[in-house]
Amino acid sequence: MAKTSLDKAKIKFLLLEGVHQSAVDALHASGYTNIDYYQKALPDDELKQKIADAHFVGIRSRTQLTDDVFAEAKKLIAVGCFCIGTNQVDLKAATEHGVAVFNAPFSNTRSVAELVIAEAILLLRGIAEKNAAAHRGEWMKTAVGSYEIRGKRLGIIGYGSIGMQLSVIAESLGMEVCFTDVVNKLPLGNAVQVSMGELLATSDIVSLHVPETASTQDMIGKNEFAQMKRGAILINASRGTVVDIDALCNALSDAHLAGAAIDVFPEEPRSNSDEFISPLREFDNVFLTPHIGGSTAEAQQNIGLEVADKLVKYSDNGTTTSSVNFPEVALPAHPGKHRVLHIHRNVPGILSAINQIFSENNINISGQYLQTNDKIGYVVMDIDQASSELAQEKLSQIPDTIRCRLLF
Ligand SMILES: NC(=O)C1=CN([C@@H]2O[C@H](COP(=O)(O)OP(=O)(O)OC[C@H]3O[C@@H](n4cnc5c(N)ncnc54)[C@H](O)[C@@H]3O)[C@@H](O)[C@H]2O)C=CC1
Ligand SMILES: O=C(O)CCC(=O)C(=O)O
Repeated sequence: MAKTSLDKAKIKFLLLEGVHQSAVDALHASGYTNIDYYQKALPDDELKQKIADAHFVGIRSRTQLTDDVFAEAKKLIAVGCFCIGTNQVDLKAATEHGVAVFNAPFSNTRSVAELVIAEAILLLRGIAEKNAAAHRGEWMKTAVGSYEIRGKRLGIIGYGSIGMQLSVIAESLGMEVCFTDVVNKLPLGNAVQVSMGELLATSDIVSLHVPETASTQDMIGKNEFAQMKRGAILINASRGTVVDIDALCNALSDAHLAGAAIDVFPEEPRSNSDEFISPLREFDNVFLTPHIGGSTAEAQQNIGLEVADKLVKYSDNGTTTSSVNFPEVALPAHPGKHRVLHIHRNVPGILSAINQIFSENNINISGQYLQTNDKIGYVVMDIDQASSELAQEKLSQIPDTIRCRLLF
């Protein structure tokens, strides 16, 4: 089993938001037993207190890791987002604190796409309203406003992993697919890339699959609803900030939209015991789901394994493959050697300062790996045990060093 400079039993993992048991099992199997596990997101003050002595933290979409939180997390080495989105993490602050961030970019893609298809079929049949009415004792047997999905046009905004998966399933059901994206994408099957205006004006169902960024904030508002076909449907399983909820309420009140399915909200309850508050609660023709697009047994189990594996690899040997904020380095094992990991601001002269220290102190390097991004540099060196602590001490003193870690 790979060794770290700190006894593995002392390396603390703080796992929040009920990440899947598969993650806990994978950490145990790799020798990490110091796991503080919570089913929910913690309030800010408790989060700051618990994260203060954590080396790794595992979260899902609810926990906000802000600059303030990173400032308290003095020992934090890496964050595992057990989900796709990383908008809940201040990535700039994480990088400045030398904290690597990992996620699971594909493990819940299929689950989201399946939910969207199910909602599209049910909304085209008016099932949300009919179901709500039946629960109140009303009988809404009618074919008015009920349609098959076959032959309908689906407009996908954001043709990434989820959008593309959705595109394939939709076509297999006989839908016509168009999409829009900021990047030119290879259309799968018979899908066509169109402008946002064309997509809104021609689609029977519009489904959002963009990340939360400045460019997607309120991207669907009053003007966009006005461009949508009367009787169209909106599905949002991306992020709550992408849709202007007041404008959506107006479009539903005016019956401009026939229905909607919303999985994500600008404000989401922190735990299952908190009340869900939204003006959308009054609409029977809107499916409201508690951010469960990716919440299936299959997805959660795979995410647990995938992210735990990335954290273990980073802890055990420094590998940063598929980190969202660190330069990516896939490192071999380092039997018989100690490994120094140096994270620094990406300014000129650091590598020569490192090499000068090795040369002045007569330290032989048996392996050296370097990767940079626009913010930071990551240099990894395998050296003899006899000189490793001296090397760590000297390297830590180089100006613009963010963090210097030693692995046995
Ligand atoms: N409801 C849920 O439980 C889940 C929600 N999500 C959300 O879905 C989002 C999308 O996931 P993936 O498809 O895996 O991401 P992705 O990164 O593979 O795809 C996103 C696509 O959106 C495009 N895009 C970005 N900004 C855009 C803009 N302004 N206009 C048009 N296109 C734009 C990108 O170019 C990319 O093709 C995630 O960022 C996450 O927020 C993801 C998983 C589960
Ligand atoms: O499962 C979760 O908590 C969040 C899912 C999600 O939104 C994501 O993967 O980006």
